[in-house]
Amino acid sequence: MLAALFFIGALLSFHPEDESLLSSLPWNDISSAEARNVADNIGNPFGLLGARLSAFFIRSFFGYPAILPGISLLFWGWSLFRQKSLKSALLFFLYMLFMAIDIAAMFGLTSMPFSDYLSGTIGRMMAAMLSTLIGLTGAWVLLIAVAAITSFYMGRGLISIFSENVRSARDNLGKPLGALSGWIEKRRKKKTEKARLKEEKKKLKHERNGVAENSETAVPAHSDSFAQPASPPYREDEEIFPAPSEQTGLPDLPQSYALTGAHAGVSGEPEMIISAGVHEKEADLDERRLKVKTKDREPYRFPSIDLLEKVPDDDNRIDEQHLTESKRKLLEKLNIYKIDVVRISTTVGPRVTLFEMELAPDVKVSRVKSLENDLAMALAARGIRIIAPIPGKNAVGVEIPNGKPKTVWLRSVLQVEKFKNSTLKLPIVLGKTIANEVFIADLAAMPHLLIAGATGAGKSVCINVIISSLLYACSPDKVKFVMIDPKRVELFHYQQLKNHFLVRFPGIDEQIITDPQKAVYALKCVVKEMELRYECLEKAGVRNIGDYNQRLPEEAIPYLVVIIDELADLMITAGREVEEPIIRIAQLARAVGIHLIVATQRPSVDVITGIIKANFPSRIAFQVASRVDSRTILDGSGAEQLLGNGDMLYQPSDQPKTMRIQGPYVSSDEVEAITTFIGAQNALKNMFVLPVPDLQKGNGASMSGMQDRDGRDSMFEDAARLVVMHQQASVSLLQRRLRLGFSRAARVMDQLEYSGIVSEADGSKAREVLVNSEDSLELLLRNLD
Ligand SMILES: Nc1ncnc2c1ncn2[C@@H]1O[C@H](COP(=O)(O)OP(=O)(O)OP(=O)(O)O)[C@@H](O)[C@H]1O
Repeated sequence: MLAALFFIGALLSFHPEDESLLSSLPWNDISSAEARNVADNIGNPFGLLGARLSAFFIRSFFGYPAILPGISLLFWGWSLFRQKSLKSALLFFLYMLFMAIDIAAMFGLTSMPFSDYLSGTIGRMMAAMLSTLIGLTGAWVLLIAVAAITSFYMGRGLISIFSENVRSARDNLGKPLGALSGWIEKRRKKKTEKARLKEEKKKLKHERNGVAENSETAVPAHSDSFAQPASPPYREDEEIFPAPSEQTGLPDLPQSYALTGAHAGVSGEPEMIISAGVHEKEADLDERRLKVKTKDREPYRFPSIDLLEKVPDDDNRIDEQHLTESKRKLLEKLNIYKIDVVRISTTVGPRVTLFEMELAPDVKVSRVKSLENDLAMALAARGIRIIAPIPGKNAVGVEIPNGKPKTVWLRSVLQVEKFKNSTLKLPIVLGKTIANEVFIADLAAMPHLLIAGATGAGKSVCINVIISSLLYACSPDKVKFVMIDPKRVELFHYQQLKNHFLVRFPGIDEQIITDPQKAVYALKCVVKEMELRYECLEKAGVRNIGDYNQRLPEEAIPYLVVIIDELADLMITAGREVEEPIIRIAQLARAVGIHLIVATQRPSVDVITGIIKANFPSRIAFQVASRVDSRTILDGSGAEQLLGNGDMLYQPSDQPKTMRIQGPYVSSDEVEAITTFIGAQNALKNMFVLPVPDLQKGNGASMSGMQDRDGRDSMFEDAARLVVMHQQASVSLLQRRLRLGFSRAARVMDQLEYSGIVSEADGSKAREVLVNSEDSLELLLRNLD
């Protein structure tokens, strides 16, 4: 930038008299007495270099228009300084260069007094050539056409780049002013709220007096109180944007507005307050420090947000007619069942609208809940969900699908201040809530996530979004991935992360595991890694990975995110063998920074077993076929009412109720763009290799997952304990309890026989268990080793 400023300054300070002084001085002479003498006498304040540069560019190049590429160099410097993509700077440079040549040639065609300085040698040469070739008029037409076409094609891109830059600069400048006006606005809101409450109190007092006077006359539940909202349908700390009239097609109103009279339907109905939801402040993610040095001193560049597709300008208008219609049908149906509603407020989310209804005091909440199916029929809509009551509110919620669903794009949820400034350890964007608020969770706090839903409901897209969020937020020093993809097609894009983010397994070439037996081995490697990490923390005298990394930053341990995209496939082929390490990791790995994300399309109890569920307190349910499936995932119904395409219920580990969130959409092309970008960078020198698991230990699996070192089956010890515990040695018991196939169970039984734990097979008679206590068995097993 400084060089560009020098260049522009030098050109602007061009003095024609300097040329005669410089002509006698050789180029390389900068230290002789003559050079000093010339430097003292030249008019250009930028010294000998400035004078030479200006003379050269103005005389021999394009004259003063040479300043234009200089200006673009300034922009180039700015982009480098802000670590932004240099693509736009290059485009701008080319544009300015074209324009400089074009303008210089135009000046060359004129015979103004200063046209020599304005066109330079190149400009004049071009002008002479063109006027000879196509005549003066032709030359003008051609040059103007070239300028117009270049400006049209390059200008469009540039305008959007500049407006983005201007916006970000304005945002930066506007922050202090915004904070001040926010404070003033808050105070104003508080004042109006106080006045309103006072007014309401007065009214209530007045009403009570009235009731006391006419004690025989019953007051209908929906009398006067319909007219005024009791409290604004937003929390004080939420920022709500006023829907501008051109967007919503409604008059300019504050954060929320009421629909009554004609719009509300029959007069006397409760008024409806429409809340426009939370407005997330946008932020340019590329303004962060995008380039970092990894621990092994390799430069690493975070993916630019420009790799994600631009968010199309959606029609943001609220479909007021659809809302009014839904409200009318809702009230009609409730009226039939004699359920009086005092007040309704609505929040329009990306896929569904939440109608919050305050019921008359004598209405039982459970009555509304039982009407779910009737309401779905009355509104002729799928995906109606009743939340009775809304946690922390004196209201019942009914979620009704919007007439026109909106896609939430990944780019739109990443380029918000909340994500850019996030201090979470492993921030993952789950989507937008009903109030249009971007929801970001911390995987490190979850600490494991179970994702389940019917096929095609959006699980894989959700996993892609989670991985993308982590790639935008964390460097390869901070997080590593273990990817297990029995379906083989879901995670293959991430192969490109092999030199940066994917761990290596000892003895296995693949870094994305697709074979179930190898998956068991990989999970056992993770268990071993977990044990080693615990030892490490113990030695350092700290309780968790966060403290460890803070105390010993040069030895920082990366977080390990283990992703399994399809658990059912693994459970069917490897059964308990796979369940066991998953449970061990889920139970213990939180403190050492190992987190599991497990997805399944079979939400049945043989896949999501009780013990798996108990160890995955954070769960996401996508659309499922039945209420039973929903209960298997969430311990409650609701997921069967979801709409698919990323519509999810999120059960946080620290809250009793689920949240409805619309997941963002990221296409395979976008994922590929991110992974290719990362994959094209220099590979890290030190790859993260997981340790070899303890194969000879009881449950250890070898790489084939079947046999340990002594040729015994990896389930041998489990089988021994089982038969001794039950004092019953039958192949079917092993099959049932250890989920083994018949031939494998029979082979294990033979091995038990050779080890003297069970007797020989004797025709149809059952084998005898020869070890009668668990203690003796443990002794025997130790001796076998
Ligand atoms: N958040 C979303 N927004 C919009 N459309 C989505 C979203 N998520 C998924 N979809 C649509 O649903 C389709 C299926 O999604 P996805 O592949 O994630 O399903 P799945 O649950 O993983 O299915 P399977 O279990 O068969 O792999 C996507 O191709 C996309 O068209």
